[in-house]
Amino acid sequence: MKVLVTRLLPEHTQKRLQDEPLLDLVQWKEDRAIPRETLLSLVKGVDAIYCLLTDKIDEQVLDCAGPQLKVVSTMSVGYDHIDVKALKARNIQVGYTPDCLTEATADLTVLLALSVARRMKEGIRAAENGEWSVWRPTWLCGTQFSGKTLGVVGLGRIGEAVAKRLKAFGITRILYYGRSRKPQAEAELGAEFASFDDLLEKSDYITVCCALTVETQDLFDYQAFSKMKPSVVFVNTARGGIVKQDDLVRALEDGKIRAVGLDVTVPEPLPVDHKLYQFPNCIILPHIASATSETREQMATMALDNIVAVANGQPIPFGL
Ligand SMILES: O=CC(=O)O
Repeated sequence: MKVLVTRLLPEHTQKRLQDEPLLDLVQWKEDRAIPRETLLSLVKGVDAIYCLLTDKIDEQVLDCAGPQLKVVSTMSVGYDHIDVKALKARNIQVGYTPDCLTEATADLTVLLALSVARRMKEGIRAAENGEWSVWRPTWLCGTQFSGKTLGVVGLGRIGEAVAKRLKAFGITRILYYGRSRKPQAEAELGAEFASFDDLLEKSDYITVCCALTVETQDLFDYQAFSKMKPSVVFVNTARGGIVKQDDLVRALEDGKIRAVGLDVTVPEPLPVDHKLYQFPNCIILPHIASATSETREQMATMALDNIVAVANGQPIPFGL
């Protein structure tokens, strides 16, 4: 089976990929995104595409590939870069990597929440820049979790893992908003389903853990930020497109929110001269929520398992 792999994979999976007897491999072997023109040219005649979240898989790619294409497997849990409807219409299977990155992503979400709540960026800068004069009772005071309310937008696997962790830090009330009620999470975590506005108004911490869809695109606009408590800590480790970024800048300028932690932006990478970097109460990370060696290797393996299953004429283990 002819397969296009759009990137060099983590070590063990790369070796396994090269050793797979059933695969006739075409690979962009660099540690940067495959240029669009190269993708459109290399995809011709392949049966399978192994892609990353940096590769847009749309009608044009499918047309270039040809009618023999059977499966697109992405090394990510998010699949907003794939036109799933177009693939399904052509009977092309879609594989992704759920579950394995839940813990790493939840860890980083908590790390961001803690970091911005405790003014980590300002603290590090102050220490490094010689602004640390003497211990002062009110200097660099942040806020803590004890007795506070957490609002989770998208209480899926990752949202739940975030809520569990923050409960251990002292969060006493968990609100959530999403497409559907989660009775199991309600029972296990004591989470309460809320309207979007209620969640915005009542939460001390808000974490965005939902997928980017037509419903969630630009969900957080200036109006949404204006409804939040001015003391709120806002963290997004899902997708940049869920937040209207210019509105977030305005909300920060107008003091509508206390602090922000982002692992995702639009575009990625966010240009170094972007206004968001200038706020002392805004920490930006370069989309690394799942970046532990263990998790990335596991993601790479699962995405390959999907391709190998199709090569063996079996159903894909991690499909949509
Ligand atoms: O953002 C990361 C992923 O979707 O896996």
